[in-house]
Amino acid sequence: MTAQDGREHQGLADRRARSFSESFKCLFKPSRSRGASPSNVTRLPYRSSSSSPKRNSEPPRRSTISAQLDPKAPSVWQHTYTLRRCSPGMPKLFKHAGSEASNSPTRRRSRSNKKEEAKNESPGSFGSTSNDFRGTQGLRSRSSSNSSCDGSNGTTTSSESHWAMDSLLDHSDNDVIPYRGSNKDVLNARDKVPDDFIDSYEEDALHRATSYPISLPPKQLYHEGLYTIRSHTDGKSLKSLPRFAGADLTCIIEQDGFKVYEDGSHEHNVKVMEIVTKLEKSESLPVHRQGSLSKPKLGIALSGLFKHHKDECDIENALSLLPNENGSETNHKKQATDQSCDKNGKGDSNSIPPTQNKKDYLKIVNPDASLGDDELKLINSLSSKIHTSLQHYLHEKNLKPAACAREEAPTFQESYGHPVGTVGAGAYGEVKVCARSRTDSDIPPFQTYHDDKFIYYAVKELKPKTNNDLERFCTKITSEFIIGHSLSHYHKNGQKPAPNILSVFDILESSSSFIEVMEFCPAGDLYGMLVDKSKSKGRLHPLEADCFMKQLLHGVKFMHDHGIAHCDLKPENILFYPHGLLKICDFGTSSVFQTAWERRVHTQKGIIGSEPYMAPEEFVNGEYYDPRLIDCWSCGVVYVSMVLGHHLWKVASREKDISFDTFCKETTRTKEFKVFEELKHVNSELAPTRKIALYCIFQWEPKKRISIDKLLGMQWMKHTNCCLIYESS
Ligand SMILES: Nc1ncnc2c1ncn2[C@@H]1O[C@H](COP(=O)(O)OP(=O)(O)OP(=O)(O)O)[C@@H](O)[C@H]1O
Repeated sequence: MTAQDGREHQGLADRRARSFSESFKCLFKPSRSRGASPSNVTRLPYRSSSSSPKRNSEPPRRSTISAQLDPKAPSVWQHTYTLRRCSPGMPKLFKHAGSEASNSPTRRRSRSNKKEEAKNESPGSFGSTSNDFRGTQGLRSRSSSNSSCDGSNGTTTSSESHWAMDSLLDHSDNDVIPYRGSNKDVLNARDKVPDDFIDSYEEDALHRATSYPISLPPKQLYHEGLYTIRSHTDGKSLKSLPRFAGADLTCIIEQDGFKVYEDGSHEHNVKVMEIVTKLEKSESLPVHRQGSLSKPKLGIALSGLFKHHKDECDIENALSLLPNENGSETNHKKQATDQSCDKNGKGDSNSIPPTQNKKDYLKIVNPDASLGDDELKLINSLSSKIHTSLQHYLHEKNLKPAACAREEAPTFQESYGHPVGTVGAGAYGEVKVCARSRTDSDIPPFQTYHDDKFIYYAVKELKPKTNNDLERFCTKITSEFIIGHSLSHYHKNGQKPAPNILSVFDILESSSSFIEVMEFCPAGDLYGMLVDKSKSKGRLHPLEADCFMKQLLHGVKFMHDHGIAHCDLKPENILFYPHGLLKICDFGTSSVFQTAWERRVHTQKGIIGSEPYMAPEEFVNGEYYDPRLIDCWSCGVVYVSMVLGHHLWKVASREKDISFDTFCKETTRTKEFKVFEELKHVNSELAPTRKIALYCIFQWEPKKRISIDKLLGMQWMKHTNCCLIYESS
């Protein structure tokens, strides 16, 4: 190669590198220039439907904030905040800093070996109050839909700031009177962590079962022959779930279907959605109403963009936007290509980059990254198709893909069946469950929920909200699909997909919307589970919460190992199978912090996620942070919500939330936080190491916070019995 050749080659590589990084910036980190301003922050209340397992009285779910905060722009949030209601009798776990805390016996550390061991795990003490929380003045308070607001400017009254405990699990019964106490009342409110964790079981047996080091039964005991696997859980990833129906083990704890056996193993029994239980009893699928999935509902204003015409092809005739398995393009692609060909036969300029140019691509330095050459091609191809479709819609020239469908491709209906109910609602549409009858050609293992008769799929319908939203919409669905798809189809280097990541199968286009097809989780989400628990005044058993936490951390670790941070971990995005298999979903706001061509981890800035779960550094204007550490913080908030049944604060900003400020002051002054100190665990050996882990997670200075990897290596997680067996643990 001559010097000039070399320079040209280098120049080409540089240009590609720039275009890759721009492409990724655009796709995964919407910049201001692309219209992502704080005013784009949106919130959709949960829309219940008759077929939905959620009841009308269910408290509103947390919306995701996915805008970059512009430090200079006036920060007016359109995000509405529903005031959390506390019943007068609800626990108030804070007490005033400086009162009894410093003399509390709980402060006196025991000198026992176990505690010493736990102490040794501590990475250091908490940061000082001098910790600079700049820039939160940029965040105005939000208007509230059912709260007291001081007029139209959206600022909240002082009573809002008195909500020390932001109860996740509102008691929505009519007779619950919102707590309107003063600051002092709230801060002085003492509440003992209830002792009712420990039920009526034999203490000795429990101690044996939960003391560590615990020896799990040898792996061969998990053989299907010994443990009964229910018909609907014989999916591939569920094979490893231990079931004890056939084993002669005494159950020593039973709480709401969660059972712990004398050898320390346990069994979850998460409530299955009504839609599924009904369907399981029926012999055939309900009579199908054509077009039921695609029909726009009243109240979804699409500004006339997506008019539903009766004669239009509906979603069940939607066509996949993905290339066929053999690499050839889908029918839809052919159709789009036909349309985009000009008279001279020139093709679509945005088509997949030709493979002969592969040598010009940047060198792969991080083969573990989820985003590599293949994904980049898919991103280019998908975003080009989505853009084209949106332009067609904009000018009301519908593609009518079904009308042009070619014979060889299976229809939506053939692949995924038809809708049988609604399971949730997101920012851009509803999530439905589709079911189809099993046929002889369906050979297990399946990557989604199924029973003897049917195979189920979750189908997310995605429609832009307004004409101005198209760019953001395109980014959201492309990143959501690509990230979910690449994580759930991870076969690089012979690795298997992670059991705790929701599989994303397909993205299709109908005449009126885009449709993402995913694995279906029949037991719903953690949010619903916690709401149900709160209604019976219960909460998750700590051993159950620990198992879920371990699965959550393993799922997040998998994402981090492949260059992706979730950035919106919250109970609504954590789904379950009936036997407790946990799946992380919703990659719409996930961040690619490292691609296959990068060795460096990218930091990011701005607010992303859902308020109570966001880490403090996100609220500091202009500050760049490591997205992996915000995931770790969110996992901590999720865990605390599981074991306490409510949030510790509603927003991790000292200026905005007195509860968070109290936490910071208390931990700075006393190096302890009363809630963590008093948190009980059935296993007295695990309690101290869990406490240390919580302190390590809730370090408000990100550089002192523990990583997910290290958290999994702590005694707490190492000795947590999990119903999935991970190779690394
Ligand atoms: N695969 C699935 N199986 C079962 N339920 C699901 C599935 N996917 C989503 N849901 C339900 O639908 C709800 C909304 O889904 P999701 O969070 O993916 O929507 P979204 O548009 O990304 O929401 P947002 O952006 O507001 O967080 C979830 O909280 C969950 O209850």
